[in-house]
Amino acid sequence: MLNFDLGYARGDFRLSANATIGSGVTGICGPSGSGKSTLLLLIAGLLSPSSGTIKAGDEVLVDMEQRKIVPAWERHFGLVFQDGQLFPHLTVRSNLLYGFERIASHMRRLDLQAVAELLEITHLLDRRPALLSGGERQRVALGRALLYSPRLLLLDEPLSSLDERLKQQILPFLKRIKEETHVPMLYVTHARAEVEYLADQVMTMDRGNLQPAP
Ligand SMILES: Nc1ncnc2c1ncn2[C@@H]1O[C@H](COP(=O)(O)OP(=O)(O)OP(=O)(O)O)[C@@H](O)[C@H]1O
Repeated sequence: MLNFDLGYARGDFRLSANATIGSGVTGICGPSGSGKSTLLLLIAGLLSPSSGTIKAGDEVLVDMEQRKIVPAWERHFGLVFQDGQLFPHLTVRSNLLYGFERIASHMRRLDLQAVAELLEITHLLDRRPALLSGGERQRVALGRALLYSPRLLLLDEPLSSLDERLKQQILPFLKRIKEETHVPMLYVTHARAEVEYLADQVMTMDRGNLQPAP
């Protein structure tokens, strides 16, 4: 379980977000510029808040009063952005194994074969990203994040670079990840329909304020 109560300021933009993320999928939707990506970067540890706390269960990841900030690589969260950001010089297999090989074996909860089958990318393992379609690339990015066995998967508009047909193809894979791996997910998007399809809990971001969805 993740619990955060954060304040952040940058120029005229102010963010204030307080929530508890349980198991399953938590969706956050809101218009462009409302602060969704900023919140995800704060949780991931790629931005530092001005004030507040983040706790994962009993573990304190951020406590600004104590000047405590656990760095991103020690938080053990998986991240998938809009355009998968695969390593272009590595094959799909090596991309998938990137995080897997960087965690201790006792922390690994999924293996390459299971994830490749789940996402139907087994036939692509020896290809390089340049020879993949957009939808295949996003499935590999999801697989790479899952093989890191994250305690939380942070997804920032993972479908927004895909056309409508591909979105409809990938959404069931996200549902499959939710149902078969039980990795909790925080899913940020401007597309309400995506969170309604996937999420157990929905919140909205409006001009930097996070609120329960109406
Ligand atoms: N690097 C930056 N420097 C200064 N301001 C920024 C920077 N990145 C974002 N902002 C501003 O911070 C605010 C929140 O942006 P953020 O990207 O978090 O919104 P968002 O809801 O994710 O939008 P989008 O859906 O368009 O990605 C916006 O006002 C934006 O203009």
